[in-house]
Amino acid sequence: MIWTNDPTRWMLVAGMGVGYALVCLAPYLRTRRKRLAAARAKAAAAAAPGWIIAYASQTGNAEELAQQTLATLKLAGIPAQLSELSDLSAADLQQAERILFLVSTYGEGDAPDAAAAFAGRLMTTTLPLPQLHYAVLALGDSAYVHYCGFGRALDQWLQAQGAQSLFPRVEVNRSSAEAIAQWRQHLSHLAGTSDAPDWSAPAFDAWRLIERVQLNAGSAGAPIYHLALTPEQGALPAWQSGDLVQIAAPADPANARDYSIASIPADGSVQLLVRLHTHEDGSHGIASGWLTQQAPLGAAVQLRLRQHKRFRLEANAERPLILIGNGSGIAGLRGHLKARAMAGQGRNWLLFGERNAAHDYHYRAELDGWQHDGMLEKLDMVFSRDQAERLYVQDRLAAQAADVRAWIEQGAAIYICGSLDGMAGGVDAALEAALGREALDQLTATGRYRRDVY
Ligand SMILES: Cc1cc2nc3c(=O)[nH]c(=O)nc-3n(C[C@H](O)[C@H](O)[C@H](O)COP(=O)(O)O)c2cc1C
Repeated sequence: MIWTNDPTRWMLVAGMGVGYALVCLAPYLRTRRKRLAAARAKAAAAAAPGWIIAYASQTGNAEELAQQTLATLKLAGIPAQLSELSDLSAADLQQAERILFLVSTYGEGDAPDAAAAFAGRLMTTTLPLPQLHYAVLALGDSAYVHYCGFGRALDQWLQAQGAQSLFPRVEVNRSSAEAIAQWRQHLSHLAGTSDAPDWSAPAFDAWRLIERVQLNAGSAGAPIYHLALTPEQGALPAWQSGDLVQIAAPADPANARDYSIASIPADGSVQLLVRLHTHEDGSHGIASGWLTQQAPLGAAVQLRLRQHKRFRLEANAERPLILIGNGSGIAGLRGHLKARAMAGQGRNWLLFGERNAAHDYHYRAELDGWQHDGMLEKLDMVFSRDQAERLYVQDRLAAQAADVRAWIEQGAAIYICGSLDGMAGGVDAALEAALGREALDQLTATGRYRRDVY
């Protein structure tokens, strides 16, 4: 070993040591700096008021997209919370800085039932919202006159309150994948991520068409068919009476159509009523034409079940039921009657309208059977063209106002399924005349007045 007392050499060795330590330390310091910056950003994000993702959904589409929106924001480290639109108060809106609204449209451009209170309570008032930044995803179907009516009304109202939109409203026509991708892109941009996870497209399964019968041969109305379908693979999935299916026709897979389910799982198949739609030029509707005319028995049908919570029996399962509808609306009501017969609940009153008894008395044998077995306490079939004067369900309802009041006093719930045009409005007016608007609003608020009208 060579030993030295030369201070210059000592300085050199010490300098090399410090240099070496610095070289080792630099990456550590860099990592530490980054870690501290990340912790500071996280703390800032946690301290910042979180984003609210508010949804209003009837059959779950907007809710599903709201959940995917939440997952995307969380992945980007943005604090966010999900809320049903109706759970937001005026104070929530005034305190929030960022809200993403995902809302669908029902009825005649109306809010989904669960958000009716929000629309009535808040959107009719003036509420300054200068601090609020928002965006709207409006779900709808362009086949309706009031396309995305509620989403548009909400957007206009927010603007009128001084809220600032983060980006223009995105409208989703029948679950259009393109529009959903656009919303995702806006979100990624806002969240500063380019790696937002792919949102799963709605999953359809292959089902098989096993039965098709025209129910109204010779009718003055358009042909209506009873269809039965079973899954191509695996067991029949569960659903409840009141639920819907979506079907994607091969010629138009991006625009799935909704149909009310007319059966219960105990029937062993999903049963639907499909009315053949014919355009003015004589061509058939893409989905109804395919399902009723072109698809051969045994054809594969892309189908998915949709929960329709607002039209299920739920807490009304123990109550007497007044079921009112017309035309293909018998589908949703038949589902409920089957569930009631299965549960041995006979306090059911069906009021149903069609054109002629000779051709349009859908499921007559079944209805007769239920009456006979005590599962259908009261049956009012109203055939509009069987007498000189045109008569509709709302007329029969008006004539039985005393019975309506008595049933409601006994705790009955009301379910409406069928046409929006003519029927739903007329029935609502007859119910209002019998019960009063306040009582009817109260029934709506407590889930005892439920509608599936189209
Ligand atoms: C009975 C019924 C009525 C509807 N009314 C409208 C309407 O007036 N305007 C519209 O744009 N879409 C309308 N739609 C389409 C829905 O808004 C669309 O299916 C949406 O994707 C549903 O989203 P949700 O599952 O979140 O409720 C209606 C759908 C049904 C089943």
